[in-house]
Amino acid sequence: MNESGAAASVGGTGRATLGDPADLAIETHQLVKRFGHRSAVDGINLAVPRGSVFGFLGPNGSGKTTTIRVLLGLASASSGNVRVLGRDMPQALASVLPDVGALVEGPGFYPFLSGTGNLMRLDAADPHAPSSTRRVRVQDALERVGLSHAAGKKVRAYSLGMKQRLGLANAMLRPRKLLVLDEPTNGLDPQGTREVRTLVRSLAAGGTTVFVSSHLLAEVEQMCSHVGVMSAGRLVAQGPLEELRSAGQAHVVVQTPDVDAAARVLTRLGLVPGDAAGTGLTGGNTAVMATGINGHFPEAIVAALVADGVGIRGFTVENASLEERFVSLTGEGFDVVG
Ligand SMILES: Nc1ncnc2c1ncn2[C@@H]1O[C@H](COP(=O)(O)OP(=O)(O)OP(=O)(O)O)[C@@H](O)[C@H]1O
Repeated sequence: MNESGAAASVGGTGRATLGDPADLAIETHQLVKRFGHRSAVDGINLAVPRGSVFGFLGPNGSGKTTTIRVLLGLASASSGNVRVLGRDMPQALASVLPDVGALVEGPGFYPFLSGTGNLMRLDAADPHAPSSTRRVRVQDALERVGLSHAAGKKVRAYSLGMKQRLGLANAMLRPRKLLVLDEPTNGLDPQGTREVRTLVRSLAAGGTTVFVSSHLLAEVEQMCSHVGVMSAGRLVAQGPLEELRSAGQAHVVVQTPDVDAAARVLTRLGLVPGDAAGTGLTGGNTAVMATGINGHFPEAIVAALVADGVGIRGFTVENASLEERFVSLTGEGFDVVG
């Protein structure tokens, strides 16, 4: 995994502080895509390190698919620059695309052909794909996405999830330097979803950079080394997942029968007592939560509480969850299950 080119712009405008551009599989500068007067993508600076699994996270309608379409040359940018695998797009489209596998809108499968038949046909249409290895590569791709058992079945009998997997198999027919996957687990059952996530991780372990969009926070947490967060056409944060996690605001939870006295001490220390509802410790009014602990030693907080005679039954310092962090960045809730 390559983290050296990590453009860690955690929060703020999403403006990337770029490392060596050669370390980036995807790089955009002030990319804008307008539909009429409305900007679906509004000046984003993406920096996707080579070798990363980059989760492109955002609620529905935040501009993920539009960005992906521009990256792949399926739509033109209104303004800004795009580089993919170190080359300028769309000028270098023809030389870049053979190294890029994509799952965007499901490829047009023929319903009356089998899964194998469809992949054989799509591969034959790829001038860079060697025909001598075609059958083996098709079988291998079907096996990797768990479709071997249905290889001979007509695609019209495939479920949505099976078609989605066939689309993934198509993206993997040849070794790729970059895979771009738009919501690859959409329409999959929980088992299929797990398989795709495992597959994505194994692809990255083999050196392929994976750029994967999702509206599911949990999915991104499970699969990705890096994340970019979209909100209303803007990239509001990007960087290594761990960096985003640690950028959240930590808080302290004090379990005590003397919540009012505890809150007074915490306030005196400069902390900001808040609603402990999310801590699950509020039963019988026995806990107080406070943010603003940066720069305070936990032991000093405990000592101050004890000095004031506050009875302490429990004391924890908790980092903000990624979900809290993203909600604070986007002002929106995320679907967290998946
Ligand atoms: N061809 C188009 N013409 C006009 N508006 C469009 C077009 N394509 C997308 N949009 C608008 O651009 C905005 C961003 O859409 P986009 O599909 O990129 O978001 P998304 O994050 O991928 O969401 P979803 O997961 O729902 O596809 C939306 O408001 C959408 O309605």
